[in-house]
Amino acid sequence: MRLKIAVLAGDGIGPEVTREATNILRAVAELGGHDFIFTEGLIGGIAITETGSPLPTATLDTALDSDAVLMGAVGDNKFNALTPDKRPEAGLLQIRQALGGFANLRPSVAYAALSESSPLRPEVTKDVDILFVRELLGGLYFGAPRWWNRETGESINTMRYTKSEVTRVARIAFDLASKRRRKVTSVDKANVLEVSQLWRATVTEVAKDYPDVTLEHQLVDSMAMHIMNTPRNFDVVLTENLFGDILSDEAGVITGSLGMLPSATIGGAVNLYEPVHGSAPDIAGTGKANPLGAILTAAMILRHSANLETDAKAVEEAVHKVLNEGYRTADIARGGPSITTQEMGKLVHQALAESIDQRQALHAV
Ligand SMILES: NC(=O)c1ccc[n+]([C@@H]2O[C@H](COP(=O)([O-])OP(=O)(O)OC[C@H]3O[C@@H](n4cnc5c(N)ncnc54)[C@H](O)[C@@H]3O)[C@@H](O)[C@H]2O)c1
Ligand SMILES: CC(C)[C@H](C(=O)O)[C@@H](O)C(=O)O
Ligand SMILES: [Mg+2]
Repeated sequence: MRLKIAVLAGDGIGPEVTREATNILRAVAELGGHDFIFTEGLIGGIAITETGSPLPTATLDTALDSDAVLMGAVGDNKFNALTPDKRPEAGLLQIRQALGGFANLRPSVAYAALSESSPLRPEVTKDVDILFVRELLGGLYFGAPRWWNRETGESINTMRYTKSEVTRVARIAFDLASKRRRKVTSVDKANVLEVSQLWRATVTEVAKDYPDVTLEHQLVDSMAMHIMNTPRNFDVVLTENLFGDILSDEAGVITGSLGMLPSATIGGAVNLYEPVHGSAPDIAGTGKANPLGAILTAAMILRHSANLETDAKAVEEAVHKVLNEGYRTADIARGGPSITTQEMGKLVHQALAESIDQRQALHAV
């Protein structure tokens, strides 16, 4: 298997966690005899500092020429005074648009070993397995007009969706739900927003093609509460760009930390993979970053871009094993003993190598 992977580590803890994720991918390639080719590119604040642009042309070319793009995180407080179109985050939005993936898959899985890391009660988080399908190319992030007039003290952003944009992401959500527990919860604000009324009507229409999948609609405000109270009630959660951004971070509480959440964006020319968390300037450079979200993101590359499902599962099981053995980075340690980003990466690497060795030994018999 040959796979060209563009690695855009970005800012803050981005490079720290991405290093551990690429180590895992290198191990899978080496142990399985695959040819993974990594090409690094600049994005975000570091790219502004070095080239003046948050998404240099060279990075975009590398990304478009790859089979998968692995992103770390962008964002640096020193650019906070810039307008959104010039900030590090603009690089991320530009690359999302250029790669064309519109369905951002954000799994939120409760790990039994981490039941004490979540502030929620263990009986609430037990067995939770939610897959957020966040629309990634529409809504307030990309709608025009958008501006801030400092003289008049007025500003505007536009939430806009077309029926076809909603249909294509809804189909992905229903296809995924068909292979899971056959339930889609579509989240909107149809009691206030016309855009949400279009969303709800379109999702209801798409649902007719999936008679085996149950569809329910939830308003986003009460959904924010339900996710905390009864997270086990949800299977696939389908929602628009901004609501999905907010709800998926909230779901980090179920898992125990934002640092545990991976994501994959599919449906475009090249799939984009990024942990859900940001550049975490408050802990950058301290060795406290949890690399598991990035490592689980690497597993999603194996699943969605390399068709190596067995290896994807092996990475996920290696993460389970290390957590079951009691190892914790600071964010999930609840004040107890913790290990560094690199130590956590090494332990997952070891557990993975052992399981791949065992599998190969079994095949050899
Ligand atoms: N995909 C991305 O590149 C992305 C995503 C979200 C935020 N951002 C950017 O990141 C910057 C900081 O934003 P923020 O502070 O709101 O969100 P953040 O996700 O960076 O951090 C939120 C909190 O979670 C903690 N945290 C995040 N990831 C962690 C990890 N892997 N291990 C341990 N703890 C972790 C941080 O220390 C912080 O306390 C901003 O510039 C924002 O725009 C980028
Ligand atoms: C940094 C920002 C543009 C981004 C988003 O809002 O999509 C981030 O919060 C995320 O969740 O990936
Ligand atoms: Mg976010």
